Amino acid sequence: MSHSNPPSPKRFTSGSALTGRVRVPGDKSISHRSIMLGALAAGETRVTGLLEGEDVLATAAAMRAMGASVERGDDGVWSVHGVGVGSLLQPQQALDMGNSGTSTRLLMGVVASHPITAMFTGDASLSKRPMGRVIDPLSQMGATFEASPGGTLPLMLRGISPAVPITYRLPVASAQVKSAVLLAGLNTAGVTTVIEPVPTRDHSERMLRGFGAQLEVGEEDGARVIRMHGEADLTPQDIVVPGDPSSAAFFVVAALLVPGSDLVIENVGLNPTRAALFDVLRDMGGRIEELDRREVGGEPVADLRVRHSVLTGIEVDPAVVPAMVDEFPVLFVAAALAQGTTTTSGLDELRVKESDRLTAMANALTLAGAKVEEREDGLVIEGSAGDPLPGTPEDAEVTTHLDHRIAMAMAVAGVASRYGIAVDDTAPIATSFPTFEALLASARSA
Ligand SMILES: O=C(O)C1=C[C@@H](OP(=O)(O)O)[C@@H](O)[C@H](O)C1
Ligand SMILES: C=C(OP(=O)(O)O)C(=O)O
Repeated sequence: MSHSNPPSPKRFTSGSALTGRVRVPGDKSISHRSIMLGALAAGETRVTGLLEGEDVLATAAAMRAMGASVERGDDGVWSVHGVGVGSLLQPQQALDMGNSGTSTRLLMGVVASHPITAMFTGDASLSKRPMGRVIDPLSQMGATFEASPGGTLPLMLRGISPAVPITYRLPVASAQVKSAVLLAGLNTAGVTTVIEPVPTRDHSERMLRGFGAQLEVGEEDGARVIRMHGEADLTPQDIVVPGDPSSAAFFVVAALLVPGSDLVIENVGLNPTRAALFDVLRDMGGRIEELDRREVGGEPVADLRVRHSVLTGIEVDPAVVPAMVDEFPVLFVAAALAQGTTTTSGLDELRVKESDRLTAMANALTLAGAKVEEREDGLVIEGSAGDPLPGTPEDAEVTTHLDHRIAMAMAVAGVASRYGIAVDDTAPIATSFPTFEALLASARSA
């Protein structure tokens, strides 16, 4: 896990354009859910294209600790032998969630309605992140918690069976909270309802249905309403995981920014609840073409052809935030090289990710020579009109705060800079995109 890895500093410098073709690894959100739902289905689920990043491996280890078998075959296909809803075993040791908020919050939902007790631990970044947002609804369902002060990890969760079905209106737009409640609803007799005023990524709904759960999605008074009927029996599935748009984002922005680039990124998931970054970049003038639109594993997918473009700053509509919540760090990099001003708002949630991504990106980009104003809920960036940012001074490096997306965003800024950008630690990149540096090198030498 990244929290035990020694820091791995690296300087990212300018050089060749990005050309040829790259294929990004599997979607992190879908990979987590494949393993969790596979472990809750009685029988064998097979997963092709699973993201083998540290976050997903933390989910796999946790499901093994609760009785499932989760193994990688020689052909790279993962096999999950599930125990069935209601039959998870008591883990004998703490569940080490590493750096992964998704593993932690979704698994708290899974454990909450099983008659087992689990201790959740994580690295220094995860241990600062708010868990009250899942503790609240899961407590209403009957689970009990002993959390660290402020509702953080390490945390002990005592699940309960039978749990109480609830109707829960999400106070914050979070797919993790929505999913935690729905997963708790799997082993809860009756109807568990989540009301979502602002739609968030819908992978849990799609996949729960795919595994045979009875789940209804409707709209009432402008809100999405999801009803989960428990107790559910899940049927094992063959899953193909599409490429992760959140990983593709770094290559899209790098190709837009580096002169001479013409890159195809294959197999990019384009679920509308995830893909807003590409629309925003097109609105800024980015040349991003979809090739061969198709379906992979029930999700829309295309290859993206991206060419170097002159970008213009815009005001980003806060309504798109949930559909690109993880993509703002790299959007800020694009904005720093655009012509004119880019204004973002409604980004309070960015302050409680792996790091405070508003402050981390404001500091990192400023150190690299960009003009950035930090506001309470967003950044305002005055672009350089296509001039490369100077880069970090000789004796300074940007601080990534155990945040993979800050590291990758600033790597992209580095390849589009004049003198290079030094990043203090690239080790966290392995949480979501272990092949990032190798793929970047391959695109620059194609
Ligand atoms: O459900 C998921 O898989 C995720 C939901 C988002 O978090 P929030 O639910 O906290 O917004 C996102 O930032 C995270 O990377 C993955
Ligand atoms: C926020 C992220 O992940 P998580 O919440 O799972 O740590 C992310 O991958 O950017």
